[in-house]
Amino acid sequence: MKIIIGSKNPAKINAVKNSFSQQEAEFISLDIPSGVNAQPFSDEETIQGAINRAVGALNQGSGNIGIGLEGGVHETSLGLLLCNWGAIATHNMEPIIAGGARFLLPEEIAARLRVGEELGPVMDDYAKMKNVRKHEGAVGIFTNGMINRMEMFTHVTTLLAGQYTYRQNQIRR
Ligand SMILES: O=P(O)(O)OP(=O)(O)OP(=O)(O)OC[C@H]1O[C@@H](n2cnc3c(O)ncnc32)[C@H](O)[C@@H]1O
Ligand SMILES: [Mg+2]
Repeated sequence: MKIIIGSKNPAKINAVKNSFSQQEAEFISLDIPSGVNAQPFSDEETIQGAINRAVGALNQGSGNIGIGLEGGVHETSLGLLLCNWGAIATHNMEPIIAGGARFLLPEEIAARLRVGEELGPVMDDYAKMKNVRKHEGAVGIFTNGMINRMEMFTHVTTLLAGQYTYRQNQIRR
């Protein structure tokens, strides 16, 4: 099985590898555009970004499965939630989606995103670190290192892998 991951971000690539470790799979990572804003601003936009990357990965990498993972934010009356979504695209099914952890971003971060900054660079600036998005992620910073971005995305990719195998079994019946 050839699994194409629509990102070069190691936090995302390793999440996919964790969740598909049982299967005999070849993993290929390609930088696939999300087709939405660099900083998605709703669940729906974030989901669309994940689906676009999954479909793009499947087609460009000519694999059996394409996987897209996308981080975004979602405005609520309580403040700005960080949200995380993933999608699997295959040749014989509609894309499958799954959502991950959500938590409120501190107001000083949220305010910067609302005026157009991207979370990646804002986190580097806030934490005085480089490439937070490829390592612990915002989730790692704000949980005091208790859960990092790869672990957070592994929950999403396991939800995807589980739904994928369930559907494949149904098709085979
Ligand atoms: O290379 P790609 O796959 O694009 O990976 P990315 O880190 O840019 O991730 P996304 O495009 O999915 O995320 C959209 C934006 O939100 C940022 N972001 C999302 N989650 C983050 C996190 O946990 N820590 C830091 N930045 C995050 C990210 O850097 C982008 O600016
Ligand atoms: Mg990005």
